[in-house]
Amino acid sequence: MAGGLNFRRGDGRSILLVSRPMDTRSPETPPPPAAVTPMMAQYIEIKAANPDCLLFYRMGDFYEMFFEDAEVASGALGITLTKRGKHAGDDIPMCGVPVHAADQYLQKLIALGYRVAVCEQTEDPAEARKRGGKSVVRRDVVRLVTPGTITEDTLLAPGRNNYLAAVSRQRGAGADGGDGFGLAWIDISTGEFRVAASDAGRFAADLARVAPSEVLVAEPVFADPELNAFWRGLPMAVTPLSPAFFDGATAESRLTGYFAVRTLDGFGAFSRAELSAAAAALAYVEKTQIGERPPLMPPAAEATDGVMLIDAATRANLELTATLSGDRRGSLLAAIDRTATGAGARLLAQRLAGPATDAGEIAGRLDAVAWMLADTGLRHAIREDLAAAPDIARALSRVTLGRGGPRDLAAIRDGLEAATRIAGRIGSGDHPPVIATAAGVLATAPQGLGEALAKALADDLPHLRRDGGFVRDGHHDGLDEARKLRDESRRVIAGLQADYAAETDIRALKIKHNNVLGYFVEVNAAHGERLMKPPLNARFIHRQTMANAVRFTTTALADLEAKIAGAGERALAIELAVFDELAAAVEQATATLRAIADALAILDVAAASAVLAEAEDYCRPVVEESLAFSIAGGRHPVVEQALRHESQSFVANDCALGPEETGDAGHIWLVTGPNMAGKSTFLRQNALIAIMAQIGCYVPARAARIGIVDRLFSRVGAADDLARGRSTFMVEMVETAAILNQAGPRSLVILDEIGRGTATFDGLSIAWAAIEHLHEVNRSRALFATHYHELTALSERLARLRNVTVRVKEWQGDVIFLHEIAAGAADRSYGIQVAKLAGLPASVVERARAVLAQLEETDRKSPVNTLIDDLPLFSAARIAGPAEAVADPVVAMLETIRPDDLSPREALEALYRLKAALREKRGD
Ligand SMILES: Nc1ncnc2c1ncn2[C@@H]1O[C@H](COP(=O)(O)OP(=O)(O)OP(=O)(O)O)[C@@H](O)[C@H]1O
Repeated sequence: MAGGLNFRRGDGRSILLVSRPMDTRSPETPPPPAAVTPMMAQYIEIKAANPDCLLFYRMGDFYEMFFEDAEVASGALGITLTKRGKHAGDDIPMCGVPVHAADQYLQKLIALGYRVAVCEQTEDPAEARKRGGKSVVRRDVVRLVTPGTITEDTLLAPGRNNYLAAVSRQRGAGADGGDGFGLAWIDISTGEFRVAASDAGRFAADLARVAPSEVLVAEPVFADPELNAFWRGLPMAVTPLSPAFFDGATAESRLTGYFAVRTLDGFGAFSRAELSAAAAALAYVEKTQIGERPPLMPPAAEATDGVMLIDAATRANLELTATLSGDRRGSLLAAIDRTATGAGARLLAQRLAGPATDAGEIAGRLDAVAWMLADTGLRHAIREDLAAAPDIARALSRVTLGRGGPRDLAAIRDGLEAATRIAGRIGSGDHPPVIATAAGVLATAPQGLGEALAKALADDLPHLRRDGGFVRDGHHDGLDEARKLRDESRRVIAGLQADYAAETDIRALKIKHNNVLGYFVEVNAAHGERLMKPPLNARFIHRQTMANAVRFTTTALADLEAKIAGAGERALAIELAVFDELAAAVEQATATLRAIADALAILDVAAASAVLAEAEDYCRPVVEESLAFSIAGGRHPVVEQALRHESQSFVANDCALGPEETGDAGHIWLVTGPNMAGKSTFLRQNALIAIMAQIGCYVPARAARIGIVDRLFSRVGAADDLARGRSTFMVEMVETAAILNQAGPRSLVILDEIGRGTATFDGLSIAWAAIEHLHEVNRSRALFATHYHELTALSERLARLRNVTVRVKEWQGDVIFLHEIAAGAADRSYGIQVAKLAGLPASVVERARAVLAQLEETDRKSPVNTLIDDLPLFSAARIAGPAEAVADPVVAMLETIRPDDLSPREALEALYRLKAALREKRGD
């Protein structure tokens, strides 16, 4: 569309790319032709200033959209496209949404990746009329709504943070001379603001951890050929911005200005890349909120080594927060989330996204869970209080942004009440530090504010301030008086109706009200005639004749009307003043309220983990600085729950990957076993147990001892990435390469069926070499599942490689799965039995059996296993590094050859040249 939006829908997701900086005016927008109406001229001008947004243009009770915006929005929202007037000889397409239902349409547009500029009338239409007949009501964009900057409850998921992230790049500022990256992320609905330094190797994983709804990046970084495909492949809105947003020279002053401090030193030390990202994020918030300043916390620098690094592929494959199909249901988060509040759910999700790597911190969290487990009655009581405590952080944010309603104030009132109750329940005593600290914070709940809110707010509250009626009777004398007058006048009107009915002898006479006429007397058409004639016309003044009714007013009614309107207006004005007073008091207490919200979330997560541990029979893991990894009776948290629904039980299994007593390198378990036996489940459950342990949660096992895992790598499942032009096998190899290049002894590596995406021998060879590399170079704790039974022979050569298999029983030609892991190697895959179970036609199963028998016969004559004896042992020194590869003249020549560009003759010549180079290299 002309506005510079670019929509791409891949894998059912939409991605928004804004191709123009936000604050430049569209150079192509034509000046409004002379024939254009003043309103259209105003529209065109405002639209030109916001070319990359859909413009919601306020007209009375509707937000209207015109031109391409109308076409895009009507398609996206499924609303009727109409037309209004003409522009340059053509009909102007138009569509609109009612203001009262705008949130729901906004939600849909934002979810689809659009940005919306909300343009309001900024003066009363009466004011405009005073300026002359042709004057248009003044309008202005009051807010840009983008995926990363929403605050409305209806647009936000309670248990999920809504982050806006900015990524900055500093050329050559990274370790070993590479580029340095800075990451900043803000949730304006809760006030969180964090920054982290990153580098080229890990910023994709860091971004995946934050999982923002919108990513800001400088245009040149977006356009960089090396990164462009990455940005375009991200499953969230990516907004390229003018480099000015990231300007390093003004970054610091922007931050100090926002937080009204002289220097940032008090917030910590930031790298230039971090500062630039933080300033860009902040500038964008200011830009979109147009003058309103959300109450952000000062930026907190996160130590990048403070969290377990999990790349995007591993996150997706292990289905940590969503399944591969994008659902929360079926994910680890859904299986373990028992929190009672939205803030608790958000904290749990944050911890799951970045499990801790500090054994002390993890032990602290586990102590809190143990404390919650110890006293069931107290835990239940605390959880009941928590359930009654609404989302303080989000309510606070809306109140401060001027978007709060009476229910937001009530949320703070109820949150404070819950905080005081919980602090009282916990009391002082010998509590673990996490509990004691949280209780200490809750005890600081400002009593005065809580009481003021409780005293002022009514029991039933409207959603919007302007609806009034939210201040409790008896709170404000002036208000009570105005309300009394208003209500009394209403009673007088009811009396008046009875009088008029008696006087005219018309029993059906009614006094009604609408916004156009105000109060009026209504009678049916036949009676109307009478009222318009003497003597009654002296009292009843005709106003309107309808099809079936005639409407009148009277002097008494008009007087009462004025009184009621005056009283109503006065009452509302007083209520709004009370609201502002309370909002100011809330704003004053921002820091305390936020600390209370955090403390409630911490307690919620601890209590929820205890509930989970008790219900699911989990154990407290030991998490320590060593390289240990021993799990007794481990289970898969998600599969176990799913099986239970089908009344089946999960078979627990042990896993031990830690080094020998004195060693410093982990073990690799090579898991073989039939299809469907449970290999993948076993691999994943061990990774999930490590993650759960490091978020400070009890784990599905009888016992678990885990040495801190700093990076978790996995290569499981096969998902095409056709959007980025990669085949299944290519994706598999890219992910495997990342693991072999980066994993170390602190890492945990999960590899499932490496090499299965290609021909048998290619796959087997790659898997073989990968295991050797893992064993000799990476030295990580690792699990490797495979159907290549030939690989089990490697255990004879690799000291820390163990063969384990998932046991099955064969019974009358069928296979029975025991799901038990035992030492040893599987002798076969039972693939044909599984295929039979899956319902492959009997003839195909029979034929497969015959082919298999033939293949096995051939293999018996020259088994691949003999290979192990013929191959020299893998040695790390033998891996050709890139430098070595380039130094080889034959390789160098090969690299310059493009087979597709060669004629047959040129190809032959190239071959001769290569042979000659080889001879020369060998010195023949
Ligand atoms: N320990 C277990 N206890 C009970 N059921 C299990 C267990 N492990 C796996 N299962 C069941 O077996 C099914 C298959 O498991 P999984 O996908 O892990 O097998 P696999 O060996 O990786 O299969 P394939 O080689 O075909 O990929 C699971 O969906 C689950 O229902």
